[in-house]
Amino acid sequence: MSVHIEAKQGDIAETILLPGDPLRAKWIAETFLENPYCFNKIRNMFGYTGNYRGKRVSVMGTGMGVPSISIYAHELINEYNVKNLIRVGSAGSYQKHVEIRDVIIAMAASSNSGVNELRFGGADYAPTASFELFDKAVTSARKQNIPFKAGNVFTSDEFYADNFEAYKKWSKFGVLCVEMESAGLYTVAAKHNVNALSILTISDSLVTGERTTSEERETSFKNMINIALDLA
Ligand SMILES: O=P(O)(O)O[C@H]1O[C@H](CO)[C@@H](O)[C@H]1O
Ligand SMILES: O=c1cc[nH]c(=O)[nH]1
Repeated sequence: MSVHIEAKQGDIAETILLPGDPLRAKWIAETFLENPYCFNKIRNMFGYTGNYRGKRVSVMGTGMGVPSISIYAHELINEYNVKNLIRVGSAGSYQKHVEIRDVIIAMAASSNSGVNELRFGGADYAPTASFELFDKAVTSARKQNIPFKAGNVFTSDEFYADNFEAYKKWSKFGVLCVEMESAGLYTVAAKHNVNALSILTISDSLVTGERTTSEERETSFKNMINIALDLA
């Protein structure tokens, strides 16, 4: 048991999928895993372990934002020996060619995170995906004929930005979309020498204003899950 996770030693697999939404974790466990066992209910941050095609895999919510995912990633790595942390999140498009329901594999995560500014004393750190997981995800997506885009994403501390137009600067520099956790996850994983990757689905577009519903974000982004589970 750690401060925020009540699982026993051995309850959590080496590979874990990490949606922000704990109800997406429940849906993933109930939809994709055989014999899912719930190992965490603290704060309703549901976590499950089950089998996928004969391999043991876990899934757990992280909450929203860098501080929240950093707490869970720290405890999963240090208290439960997790080695592969795969975020499966929703994201807002920054580009015209990045459309609703597109799958994005995040090579790197730019950020305005106050956490990394504090950690590195104002200097820049480039949070990057594990090449091993990235390579496997690309291979898996191609094998399953799932179209994807790969590149730089933006991890924001804001969901409701004071300056909406500010996204256009990141868009101009090729950043594909915005979400709120990947830079934190990549940094904590690097600190502890384990693997991390974010696979995202576009839930809305800052360019066109289109958006999916909360229910669609919870229970319909299957392509990214099929890629993520193939990495177990
Ligand atoms: O759908 P999840 O995985 O929560 O990811 C995105 O959705 C939340 C905001 O609605 C933030 O956590 C953001 O990163
Ligand atoms: O952080 C996020 C996630 C989804 N969509 C957004 O616009 N922002």
